[in-house]
Amino acid sequence: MLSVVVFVIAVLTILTTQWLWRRMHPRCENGVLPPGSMGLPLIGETLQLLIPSRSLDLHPFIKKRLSKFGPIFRTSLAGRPIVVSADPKVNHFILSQEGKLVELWYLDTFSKLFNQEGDSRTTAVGDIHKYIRSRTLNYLGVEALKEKLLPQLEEMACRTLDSWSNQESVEVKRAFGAMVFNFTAKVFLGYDSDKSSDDLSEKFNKILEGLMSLPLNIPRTAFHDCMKSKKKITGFIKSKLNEKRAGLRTSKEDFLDQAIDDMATEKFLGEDLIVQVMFGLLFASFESNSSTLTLALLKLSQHPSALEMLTSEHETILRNRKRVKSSPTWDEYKSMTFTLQVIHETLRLANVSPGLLRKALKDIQVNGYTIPAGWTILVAASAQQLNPSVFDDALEFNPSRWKDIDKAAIEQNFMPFGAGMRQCAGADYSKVLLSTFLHVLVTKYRWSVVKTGNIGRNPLLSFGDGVYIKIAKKE
Ligand code: HEM
Repeated sequence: MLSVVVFVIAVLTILTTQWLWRRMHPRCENGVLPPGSMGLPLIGETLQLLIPSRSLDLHPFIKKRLSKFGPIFRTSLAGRPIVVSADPKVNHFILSQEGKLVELWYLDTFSKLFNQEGDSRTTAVGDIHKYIRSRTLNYLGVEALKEKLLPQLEEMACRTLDSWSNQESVEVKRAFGAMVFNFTAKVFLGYDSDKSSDDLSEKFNKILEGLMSLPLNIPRTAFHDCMKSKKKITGFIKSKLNEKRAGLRTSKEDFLDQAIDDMATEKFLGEDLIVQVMFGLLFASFESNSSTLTLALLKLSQHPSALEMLTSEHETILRNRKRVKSSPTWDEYKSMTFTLQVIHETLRLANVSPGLLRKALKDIQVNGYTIPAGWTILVAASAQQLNPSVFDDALEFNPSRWKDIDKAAIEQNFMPFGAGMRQCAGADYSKVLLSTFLHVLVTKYRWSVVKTGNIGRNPLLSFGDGVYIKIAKKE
């Protein structure tokens, strides 16, 4: 009997060792894998990625491996084999292969949050993707901005800044989050934050806190709180949808109204999908814009000469305006050259996320290596935007660098809104929102940063305990 037990234990040990060895040293049937290490069994190198950094620089996880292995390396995160690329040509190629060699992909936490399973997943290329993209552009694209959103954004900036000026200090990341959420939710759902008792933007903050956690839906975990907050928001969107479908529409001009009408012609468009899409879009607008605006304010307060140039650009616009009290026009927006440089410089440094994720649908050959089908690819755009051989003194905030920067290098290396058919549908909206906010801020207010937490990456951009400003009306 004893010999049988010993035999079974020996066989199990050999099989487990072989399994672990194969996971840690994967072989590629069809070529050579990029260099790198797969770390520990099961967890791979996840823990190293989760160690927060305390600087705007590239997260050390990526930085160290790039210097050790070169611009393409392999690793394993959250139990998945991943190839990370900071090579501009490879990255543009990967992003141009959407629906052919690659498909948009999310980490497990994101997948669960955004219901990315089954035929109605929005990561697949097809009718659902086309629909979301074109409708988002209808509501937030250039025509909508020109025709109606621009003055509304100015009004939102005026109201927000006026209320901030009555407070001792304001934590800007949360406050920007609320401002952007309330505005976007109005355009999408007809949401009126003044009439709502639920602070929905605060629920998004809870969701963010749970995003980088293990996707275990157990009470008291960050992920559980995240899913609870998602339920509240989707519950709200669903009740709005039901109200509108029951004929209680006050107007017929938001995205949700349109989606209800589209249900008659677009066969894939059911209630659950509409709710999921609205939730995803609100999320997309919430985090990126509030982080970018927060970083812009922080950097401008640390660089008085840039702030002076920005203020001068906007005061000139006011001086040239026929009716001083009128809203900014599209031509005025287009003339905000230095403002756009400030926004580009902030987006370049912000790198809200380390990169864009894709899944290889087939084996992909790049630079003499093979990325096997099924592996995840991290297009590390952040590494390109902080590359010192493209951007001198890459960590320095220097908006003027954009004046005479090499256009070709920018096309290859600057992609804060992504590239290819997944390029951000909210890019113009975000640029107009940021410009309009800065316009009102620098022409009507003074501000100073009164407290700031440790800026860093976890690996998403984070502001520690927050950035607090004190703001007052100009004389
Ligand atoms: C500073 C602000 C923003 C930044 C930096 C940003 C960045 C990005 C990036 C990098 C992508 C590409 C993702 C990928 O390829 O995996 C993307 C896609 C997208 N973004 Fe944004 N975004 C911003 C604001 C917004 C806003 C305000 C909206 C509006 C709802 C929005 C809606 C979208 C949508 C719908 C997509 C997917 C497009 C598609 O799949 O065709 N984004 N964004």
